[in-house]
Amino acid sequence: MTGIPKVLSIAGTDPSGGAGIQADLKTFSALGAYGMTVVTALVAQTTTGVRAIHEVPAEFVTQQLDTLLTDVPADAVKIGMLSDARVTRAVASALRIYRPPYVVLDPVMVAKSGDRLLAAEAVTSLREELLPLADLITPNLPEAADLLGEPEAKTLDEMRDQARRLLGLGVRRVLLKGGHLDGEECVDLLLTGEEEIELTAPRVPTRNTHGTGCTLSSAIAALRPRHEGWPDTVRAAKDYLTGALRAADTLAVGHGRGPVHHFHAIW
Ligand SMILES: Nc1ncnc2c1ncn2[C@@H]1O[C@H](COP(=O)(O)OP(=O)(O)O)[C@@H](O)[C@H]1O
Ligand SMILES: Cc1ncc(COP(=O)(O)OP(=O)(O)O)c(N)n1
Repeated sequence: MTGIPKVLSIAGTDPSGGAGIQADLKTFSALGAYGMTVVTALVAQTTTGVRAIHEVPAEFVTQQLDTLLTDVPADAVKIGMLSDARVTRAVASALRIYRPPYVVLDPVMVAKSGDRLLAAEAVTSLREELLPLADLITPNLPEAADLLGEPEAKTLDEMRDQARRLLGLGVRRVLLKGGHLDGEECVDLLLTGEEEIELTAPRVPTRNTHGTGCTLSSAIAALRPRHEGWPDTVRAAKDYLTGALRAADTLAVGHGRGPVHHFHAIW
């Protein structure tokens, strides 16, 4: 495509600015995309965890999507927190109508603080209705385990097996994130159906990892319209995230796990 990509985040909020829609917008801007948002849930959360969730009614999610997409078509869409099954179905229905060129689905279920962001009974709708509409899904290890109904992978070999089984659910491409494993490197696996690619980055020694998953999936959505293919896009997005993690300790936000920093080169 030519011009500046218009990229939509469909997700929940984070008042502390580290995760959710706020992280997505920062990522879009840092990567030169024009950011747009549809809010699925208002979340009272910060670096120490989630206090409360105020769900947006599914009908109003549909209204936001219709209002936006009939005026401004999205060049790419990132989907994050969906909260419940009705919102999941509303988003699936809009994707069928508006057919954006690239759909990146981060199947957000539980925050690092341990708080649920998707109702347990909504996992089936996510799996059956939304997964087949995504061009790429980006689960972390607990999310992959939940989607498959299996225990969490503990090794790279187990990750590879689970990534293959996720493709078997009818997903086009899987990026299985390995940040939850131990080790000096953070290894993610990209399976496209044709290729299996290991993406490796040095583990950044920081406890400020709030919003890593949101940042990676929104970087992929921001970069995909201007990159050649998925492997190149995902590599560039992971490089961006690693840079943002390296800069995280220059911030001092909150008393818990602080956010990554979407720094700009010029101040
Ligand atoms: N300390 C770290 N240093 C470098 N990369 C990391 C670090 N922690 C996580 N990552 C990377 O961040 C991305 C998201 O991480 P992960 O923790 O697996 O998912 P989530 O944030 O959704 O729980 C992955 O690409 C992972 O490899
Ligand atoms: C509104 C909202 N969406 C997603 C998350 C999860 O974010 P993630 O990038 O996986 O990082 P943690 O918050 O788990 O550190 C969230 N917290 N809030």
